Amino acid sequence: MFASRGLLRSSRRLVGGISSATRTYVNLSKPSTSVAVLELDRAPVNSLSKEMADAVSAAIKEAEGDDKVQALVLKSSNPKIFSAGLDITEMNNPEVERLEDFWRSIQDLFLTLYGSRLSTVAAIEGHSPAGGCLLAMSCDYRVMTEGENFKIGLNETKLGIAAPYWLKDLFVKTIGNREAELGLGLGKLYSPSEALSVNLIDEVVKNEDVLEVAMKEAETWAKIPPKGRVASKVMLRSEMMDELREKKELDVGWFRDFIMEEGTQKGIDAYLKSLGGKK
Ligand SMILES: CCCC/C=C\CC(=O)SCCNC(=O)CCNC(=O)[C@H](O)C(C)(C)COP(=O)(O)OP(=O)(O)OC[C@H]1O[C@@H](n2cnc3c(N)ncnc32)[C@H](O)[C@@H]1OP(=O)(O)O
Repeated sequence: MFASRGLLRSSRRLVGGISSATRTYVNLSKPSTSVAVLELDRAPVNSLSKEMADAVSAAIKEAEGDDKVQALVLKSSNPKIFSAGLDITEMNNPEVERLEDFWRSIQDLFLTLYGSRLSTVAAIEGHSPAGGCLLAMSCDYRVMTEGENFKIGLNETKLGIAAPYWLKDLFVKTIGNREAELGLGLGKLYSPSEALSVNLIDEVVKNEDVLEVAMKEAETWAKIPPKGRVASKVMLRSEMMDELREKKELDVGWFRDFIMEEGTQKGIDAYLKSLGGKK
């Protein structure tokens, strides 16, 4: 068994170039010469605020800056929650300027992770709804912990919102058009075994094995000569990325208008209250 926490602590170093407040959201370490580990660490649920999204992007870029590193494992500090998706409070009664900047940070995070020269392996520990699923789908390989109560998928419609076109495209690429129609329309959250059966993830493993399996997979990818590997990734992914780069500000406008609508705000408000009200 890979001694995850001890190892991460012993080899932990801070991400440079970003504010000290931001540093606390991620831990970047390098347990082997060619593989870096990026741990999401924003309690309680690793939701993606603007600062969290910026921290994850910065950490990916920092890992890419080390020429020896060829692969990256994306994991969580919380064994039950990989990421609860976007920070809903960013979309609840927001300032317009902050909302737009928040969305740019989410776009940049997607472009950085999906377009990374590194082979990326998601060690999906527990729940991974919506933006959490986006992070996982942006990786090259996905390992999820077992436990039928854990869920992954795009549940946006249940909050009264819609996934942006590029997230829809990523979903279709990953699981195919028909399953995406069902998944998006119903806001379906899949258990690990269901997710495996529709190819949303690649492997289901025991909780205690997830990092070891992800590291092994990352080492396998890291051994592939990078020239051909990266060229293949670019061929498969550049069309989608180029389209988003071109339409970035249009997409920001779509997001802003959608979120600022009164009906959307009512839905988000009610959803947030229902989360807090569970306790
Ligand atoms: C318009 C285009 C956008 C498209 C792209 C993406 C959209 C999104 O990502 S929207 C976010 C969707 N996410 C969810 O629906 C997940 C919501 N959360 C949960 O289902 C549960 O929290 C979860 C199963 C992840 C964990 O359950 P618990 O362990 O039982 O924790 P709690 O539910 O008690 O939550 C603890 C605490 O965190 C707050 N919380 C949870 N999720 C979020 C979130 N995404 N953003 C902000 N805050 C979140 C929750 O309200 C609790 O807060 P307190 O009550 O103040 O403790």
